[in-house]
Amino acid sequence: MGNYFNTLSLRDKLTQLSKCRFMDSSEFEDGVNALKGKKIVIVGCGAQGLNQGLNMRDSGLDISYALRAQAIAEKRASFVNATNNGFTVGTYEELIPTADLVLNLTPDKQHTSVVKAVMPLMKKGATLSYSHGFNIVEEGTQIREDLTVIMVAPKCPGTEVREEYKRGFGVPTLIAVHEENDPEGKGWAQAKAYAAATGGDRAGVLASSFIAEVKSDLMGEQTILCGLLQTGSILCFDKMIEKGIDAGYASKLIQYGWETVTEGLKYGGITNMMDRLSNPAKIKAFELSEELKDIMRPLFQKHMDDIMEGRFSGGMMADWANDDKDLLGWRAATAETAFEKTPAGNVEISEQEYYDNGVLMVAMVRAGVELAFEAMTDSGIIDASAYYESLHETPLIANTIARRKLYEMNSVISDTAEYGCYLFDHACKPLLADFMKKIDTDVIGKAYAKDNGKAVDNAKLIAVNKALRDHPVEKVGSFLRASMTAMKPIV
Ligand SMILES: NC(=O)C1=CN([C@@H]2O[C@H](COP(=O)(O)OP(=O)(O)OC[C@H]3O[C@@H](n4cnc5c(N)ncnc54)[C@H](OP(=O)(O)O)[C@@H]3O)[C@@H](O)[C@H]2O)C=CC1
Ligand SMILES: CC(=O)[C@](C)(O)C(=O)O
Ligand SMILES: [Mg+2]
Ligand SMILES: [Mg+2]
Repeated sequence: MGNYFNTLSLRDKLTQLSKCRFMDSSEFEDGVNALKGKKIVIVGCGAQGLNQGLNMRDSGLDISYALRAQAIAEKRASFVNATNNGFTVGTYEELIPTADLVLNLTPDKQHTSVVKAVMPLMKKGATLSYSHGFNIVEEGTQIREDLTVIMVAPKCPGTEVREEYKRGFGVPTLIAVHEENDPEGKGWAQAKAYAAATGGDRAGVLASSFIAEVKSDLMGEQTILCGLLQTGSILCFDKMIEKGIDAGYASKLIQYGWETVTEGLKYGGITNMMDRLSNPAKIKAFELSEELKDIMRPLFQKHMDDIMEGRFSGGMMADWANDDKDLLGWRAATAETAFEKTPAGNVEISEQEYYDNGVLMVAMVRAGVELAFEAMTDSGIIDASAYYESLHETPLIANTIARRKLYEMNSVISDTAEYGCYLFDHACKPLLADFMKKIDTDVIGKAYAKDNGKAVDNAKLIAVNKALRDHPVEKVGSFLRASMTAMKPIV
């Protein structure tokens, strides 16, 4: 086995990267019927496993969990998750042989060993499903030819897959059928039913490919979604402390600020988020984000290139072989940051104040979303996929930071995402050192001066508004958000 993507011709690489068809809601009129009455066994009851299972059971499907023997014997978290929620739990030998659909929702680093253990137990003609393409694309795992292989990948942390479903909404989802494993031609019908069962069809589903999903997912999670929110949290907090802002206030502004300002993003794109600022502050945020884009563009492009060419996967798999030494060390170091160790203060901050006193955070979000979108689309990923993987998912990740800071984000996202987040953070913080030297509390921690004695330059404001509205992420975003009729407010 080896990196499957790297074995393809450039023509085939581009073909696979560009697989991205926005599916009409009418394609989901059959709902979950293709899986009704089928035995669905989930391997792994963690962030995705538990939350997808809860949604699928609520959608009327037969769900049970096959856990490794020691998870049951030791009553590990996965066993507790499954049994506390009333699911049937068994070993691979007990549950896999009768399964019609097996969902592999274990950590990517375990996929090869899990598939090796589970595949021989799967009955002829069953289906194996993933929620990320890593094992097939980056490791080149070969699946028994009588088995169907599909992917249903929520563009969202596991916890929010459940929260959005409970609100009557869902999360954007990429589905795919592995072209080498669809012997009965049932893959797409099953993938659609699975996506409907998780609520994905209420937010938007793209008919994609394993390759398009994995290359975009790795990019989004390392950069704008987790990496930049981590870097921004730490740099903005440290700057406010350096400048004498109350620590409790600074902590709260960051912890809940991302969620608040990106809620505006979720509803109306970057345009709406920026429109929530005063005109002088909007111009300032635009100028800061233009500078941030120039500084960070090479780093975003490097991450995209490393992902496309397999260098990222190679580096991460080397850490897997080294018992996650880097991942565990970086996780411990993050826990020691001042932001993580300072509780949010018992102070009132209004929804508008998060915008007014967080101009730099708004600038970072705009810069990160646009850079990630640009790097993905410049590398062959289609705009709708890049939108889900950058703009739409940012507020969903921000929701996790609002709960329990970076600890929660890095706990809920996959280990793959967490590894990439730290990789980005370690490179981005020094890159922004000179930029941060010029930063003062007028753009982070205090309200930006509404009118510093000068009138707003109308020509500049018009140019700023045009630049924001003309960005391609806004154009594809307005189309995709038009179908999100069930979207509910979170803040
Ligand atoms: N986290 C997320 O939000 C997202 C994840 N994904 C993808 O979903 C998949 C699952 O990720 P995620 O939910 O984060 O995983 P988690 O780390 O949250 O959960 C892992 C689960 O797998 C079990 N497990 C761990 N090691 C093994 C093993 N060797 N054999 C069998 N079971 C094992 C764990 O059980 P135990 O209690 O025994 O440790 C636990 O139940 C990945 O492919 C990921 O890329 C996709 C989108 C988002
Ligand atoms: C939550 C999600 O979509 C990530 C960041 O890609 C992941 O956790 O792998
Ligand atoms: Mg993802
Ligand atoms: Mg991921």
